[in-house]
Amino acid sequence: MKYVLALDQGTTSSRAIVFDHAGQIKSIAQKEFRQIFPQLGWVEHDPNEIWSSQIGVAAEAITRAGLSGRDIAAIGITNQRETTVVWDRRSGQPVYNAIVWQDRRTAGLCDELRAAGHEALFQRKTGLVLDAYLAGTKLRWILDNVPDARRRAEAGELAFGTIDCWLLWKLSGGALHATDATNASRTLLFDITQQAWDDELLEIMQVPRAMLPEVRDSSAVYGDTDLLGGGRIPIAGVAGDQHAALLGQACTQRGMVKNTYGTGCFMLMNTGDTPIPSQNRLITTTAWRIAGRPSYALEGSIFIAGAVVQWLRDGLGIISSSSEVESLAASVPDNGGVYLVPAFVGLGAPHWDPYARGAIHGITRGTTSGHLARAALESIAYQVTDLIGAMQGDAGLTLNELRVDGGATANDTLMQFQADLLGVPVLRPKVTETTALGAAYLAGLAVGYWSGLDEIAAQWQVERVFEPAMGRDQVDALRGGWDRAVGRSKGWTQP
Ligand SMILES: Nc1ncnc2c1ncn2[C@@H]1O[C@H](COP(=O)(O)OP(=O)(O)O)[C@@H](O)[C@H]1O
Ligand SMILES: O=P(O)(O)OC[C@H](O)CO
Repeated sequence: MKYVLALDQGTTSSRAIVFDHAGQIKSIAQKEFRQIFPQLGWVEHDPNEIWSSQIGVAAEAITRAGLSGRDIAAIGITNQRETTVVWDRRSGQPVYNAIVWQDRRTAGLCDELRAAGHEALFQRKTGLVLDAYLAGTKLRWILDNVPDARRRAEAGELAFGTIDCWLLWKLSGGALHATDATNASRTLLFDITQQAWDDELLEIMQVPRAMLPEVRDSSAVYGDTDLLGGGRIPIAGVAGDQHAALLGQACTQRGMVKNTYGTGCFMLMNTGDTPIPSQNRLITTTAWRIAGRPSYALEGSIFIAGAVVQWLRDGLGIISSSSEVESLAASVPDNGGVYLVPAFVGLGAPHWDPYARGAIHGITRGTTSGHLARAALESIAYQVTDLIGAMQGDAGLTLNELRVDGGATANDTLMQFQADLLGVPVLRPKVTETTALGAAYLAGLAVGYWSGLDEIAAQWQVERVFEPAMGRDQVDALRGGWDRAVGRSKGWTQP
């Protein structure tokens, strides 16, 4: 019997998961790596550390499963998106650290591009908003700030890639400089309708074409690797983590929605074979591309979700592990009028305010750490709820249920509150490692390990359904408080 190996390169850790033919987990290995904060608002990773942790856990997962490379039918790669690496093609060494999706250093450049009247063009072609979150301005920053980088890029000496592309390069020993359509869709340089790099956008962003990777389908044999023993293993699937999770949640039909609660929260709706431009400041993106045919999604991106719980743990020290937040929040009957807006790195969709900062409102003499814990948890659910109306409006579809995954979905209180706010059932699946599963599916489809999307969709199973129970008046009152709190957090640090 053969298995599929998924490499899930996330913001805080590299993971590798071996899946069997039923889509069940055979083994997992995981390693955290350093978060580098050189200045306020800057976030970097060391690309070599990303690589060494990722290849290390890949080997470990295979060993833990009691397998060898010979038992692996294919490898799928999924990754934190937008995080940008530039490296020297000859030495294979990065010219600068990876600039992470959370990094805000290019907010001013985005303002300039907007002031020059480019926003509508970028939105029409790429489906994106002009925000520091996306890869394009991070790449431009490296070209403008690393000595000699622009000249070397123009001479074809440097390569650009998102993390999938960097891992493909390393796994193939420098033979592959390629990315998939979902990752290309996060760069501000890729026309999602034409499915091609766009010269007009490249010129505005001042990025030389010579440094860009080839863009391929998300499910395709890219090449192979001999670094995991047992001969050459095909690398057959690549997708950004949220796109992979959409597939891992079996949201294969138009109108199906998943939300991943990790460091941030990312809600994606499958909109079928047409890109739907957002009227409500959401992102339009390629969901995946299979057999040359793109499927599209609408996305709401929230920058801080589970990370607010980490802040309670590491910043405030009022809990000692993430899971403790649930009992601390349960020590009070309600939020006591306290609202925490976790705009630690600005606000993403639908506000897109890089100058917003975190705030806690409504504190009284009676406020306890329990209220703070509750307000922190609730803030995750409010942010998600803010996206739903926008998404339904854009797609002209009504949400019937929400499929959820990610580390914070372990929290039953949060999931119940989410169902209460949304007024629809929240469905937690049996396999919550949907990101890795989606990458495995893409790879397995390409090598004939699975027959098609129908076989994949049939594997999805629900573990628990959270039914909405709160009255609409109470929901409206809570959301009113949240709206006021968000309003006061916006524009806090003016450029
Ligand atoms: N019981 C819990 N309640 C709330 N948040 C949690 C809980 N357990 C973990 N988390 C949060 O989930 C996040 C980790 O989820 P994960 O999906 O692994 O994230 P990522 O892929 O972004 O690294 C952390 O931010 C952590 O604080
Ligand atoms: O690594 P995660 O799970 O925090 O996901 C990060 C997203 O891909 C950023 O867009």
